[in-house]
Amino acid sequence: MSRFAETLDRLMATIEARKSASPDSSYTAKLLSEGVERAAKKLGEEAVEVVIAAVQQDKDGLASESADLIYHFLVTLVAAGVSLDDVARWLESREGRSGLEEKAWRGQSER
Ligand SMILES: N=c1c2ncn([C@@H]3O[C@H](COP(=O)(O)OP(=O)(O)OP(=O)(O)O)[C@@H](O)[C@H]3O)c2ncn1[C@@H]1O[C@H](COP(=O)(O)O)[C@@H](O)[C@H]1O
Repeated sequence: MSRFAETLDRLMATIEARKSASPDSSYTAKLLSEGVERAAKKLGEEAVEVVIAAVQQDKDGLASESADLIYHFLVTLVAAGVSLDDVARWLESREGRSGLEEKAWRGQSER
């Protein structure tokens, strides 16, 4: 497994474990206790910060904001009850299909 995948798995396990932790002892537990809307709002804010870093061609900023984005993405998944396996199934279903085929497939299924 890649370093990135291992880190992601470890972080997801930590976030899952915070579901039963006290909001007074953990930022993650506090976020989770506030529900999916709050987690999703934070995710949106972090996404904007990633966009700004990318547009400014700030490589260090982009890497650091990406880490924040991924953390808040995982918190949002946990708050919503969606697993990384659920996401992986969608990614796997697209493997071997080109981006243009995927776009056409989405166009058809949305009609
Ligand atoms: N990877 C992260 C991580 N990335 C970012 N953040 C937090 O996300 C917040 C970023 O949001 P902002 O910049 O808006 O900061 P803020 O103004 O303090 O946030 P708000 O008050 O608006 O919620 C900061 O408080 C960061 O500390 C993270 N908090 C936790 N983790 C991981 O989660 C683990 C569990 O952390 P606990 O929250 O302590 O349980 C940690 O060991 C880390 O591995």
